Amino acid sequence: MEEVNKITTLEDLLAEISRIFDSDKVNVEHLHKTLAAYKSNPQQWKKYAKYDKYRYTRNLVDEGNGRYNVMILCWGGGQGSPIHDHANAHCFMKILQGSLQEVRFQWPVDNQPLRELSRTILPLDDVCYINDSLGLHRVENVSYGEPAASLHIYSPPFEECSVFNQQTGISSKAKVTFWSKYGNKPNRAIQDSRPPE
Ligand SMILES: O=C(O)CCSS
Ligand SMILES: [Fe+2]
Repeated sequence: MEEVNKITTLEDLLAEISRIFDSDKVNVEHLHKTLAAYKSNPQQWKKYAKYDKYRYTRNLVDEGNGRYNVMILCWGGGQGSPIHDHANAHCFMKILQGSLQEVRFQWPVDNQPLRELSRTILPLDDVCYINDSLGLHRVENVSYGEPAASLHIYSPPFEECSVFNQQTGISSKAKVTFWSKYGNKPNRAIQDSRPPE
């Protein structure tokens, strides 16, 4: 097992992620430990953190080398994602601020209501990993007053995933977009194509 390098800043983390993705085999355990080794410092990532009063935002931080991308998601109180899959990609999520609830579901069976597999509150600096073989999930900021933020790595990057109706299991395709890129103010084009409900 490869030693985890010391990670002091977001820049260190992004550089280490880039090094890990030099090879096309994703070392899930090593990347998980590397994300856990970074202690969130809002001063280092607040330039990427854009909140919207209506829905969570996805803010691109690093486009990666084609094998992955890194983004910071900002969740106002009560905001959450739809139940979704991860388009056959690896998904790593690290809590940068506040806490997030992750509810995991089984894949649909015969248009029955989705069966809940787990419900976890992920605290500050916690890291969670999912891929489609582990099921679907919904991520939500269940604290009504406190904003939350999370850093996500997708490998490979994707622009579309499936979202699921919890009662019927019926899915539909959803394009995922960025509210902002590299800390710049969102422009109209990005702002209009908002992340899925
Ligand atoms: O990328 C998204 O919008 C889903 C956030 S939970 S992994
Ligand atoms: Fe997800």
